[in-house]
Amino acid sequence: MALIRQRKLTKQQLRRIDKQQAQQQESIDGSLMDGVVMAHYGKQLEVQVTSLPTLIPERPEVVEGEPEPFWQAIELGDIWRCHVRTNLPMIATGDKVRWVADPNTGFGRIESVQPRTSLISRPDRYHKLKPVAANVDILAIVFAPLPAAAPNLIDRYLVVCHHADVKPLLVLNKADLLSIEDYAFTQALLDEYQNLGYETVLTAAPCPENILHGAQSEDQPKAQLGLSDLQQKIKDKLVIFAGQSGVGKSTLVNALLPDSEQSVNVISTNSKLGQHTTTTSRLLPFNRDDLTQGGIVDTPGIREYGIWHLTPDDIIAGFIELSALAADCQFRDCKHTHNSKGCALWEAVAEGRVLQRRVESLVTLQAEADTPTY
Ligand SMILES: Nc1nc2c(ncn2[C@@H]2O[C@H](COP(=O)(O)OP(=O)(O)OP(=O)(O)O)[C@@H](O)[C@H]2O)c(=O)[nH]1
Ligand SMILES: [Zn+2]
Repeated sequence: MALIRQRKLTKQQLRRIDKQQAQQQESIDGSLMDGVVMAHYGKQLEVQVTSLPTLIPERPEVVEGEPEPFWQAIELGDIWRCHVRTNLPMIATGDKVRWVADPNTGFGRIESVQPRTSLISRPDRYHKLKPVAANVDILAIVFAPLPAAAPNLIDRYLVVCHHADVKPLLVLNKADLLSIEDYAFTQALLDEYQNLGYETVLTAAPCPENILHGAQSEDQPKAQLGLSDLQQKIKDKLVIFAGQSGVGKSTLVNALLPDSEQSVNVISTNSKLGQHTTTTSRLLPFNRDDLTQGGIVDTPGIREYGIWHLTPDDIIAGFIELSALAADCQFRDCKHTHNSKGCALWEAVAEGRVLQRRVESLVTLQAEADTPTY
């Protein structure tokens, strides 16, 4: 067996090591800068520079006759491909990070993640919960007369918002297709949600199918019905659009984004690395030069949102008018179905204090959470 000889370091050696470590730390601290995660490619991320480091690296002199070495200057607003330091928690699009950039390689490294105001997660195909978007302010729940609005789906997204700490905004799109009867029904539905304290907006997006679009010019403002209301409500906010396929999410997103952001699949500004890659999510800013003006997080995966990773208790917490009432149910494990004995929720329905539809919706979603479909 080999003998391991332990050698005691002299005081001087220890001092030297301490000094070296302090210098290394100082050099990392000086290189650190702020950034926002704009896109996620699994192992690599795209980060936009939002502050410059205190120590700006200088471009090396080019030796005459030698080829010019690669050098990527650090400029505000540029987007860099980054790796993540080991042992950091999972990072999502929208995360605010502290990071260092290496101009010699054109790659950055994320060193830490700033505290989040909200986090939207979804299960991946192995049923592990993955963060997809951080610091989102608003989840726009889009629905339409066609495909018909399913209130149960709205309730499902409201639960998701509650748990992600994101404010929901109910957007009824394709308002141009509403007949007079439909309009009354839809307005009543929106009123119900407004009475619960949720914000709502009615929109018609500019597109060829919009029956108001292409009408006489004086009708033109009608063709973009509600779009400015929507714009006002999401001003300076980071927003995610969710809802059934075909309700007009992409059409709305395209109408809301400036021309420069229209093309999804944007290529990294660091064009040497630019290539089309599928992202899990991407932040499309309203103003590329000022991320505080908000933007839209394009997240394909959020659209059909399962909530089976939540427990029945988590789900009732997302039904804000029902959660406190449930404490008065006769049995602690009350399932709140129509025939549950002593159910305080159904008493409240009978007295007209809460909506039957919402209680039924709760029961459906709790049953779904009890029996995950995978
Ligand atoms: N009449 C009318 N049609 C609309 C409106 N908004 C979108 N559409 C049309 O509805 C269809 C679906 O719109 P999309 O924007 O692709 O819907 P989506 O929600 O993004 O659908 P997925 O990408 O499948 O999730 C398209 O043909 C749009 O042109 C609207 O306000 N009124
Ligand atoms: Zn009950």
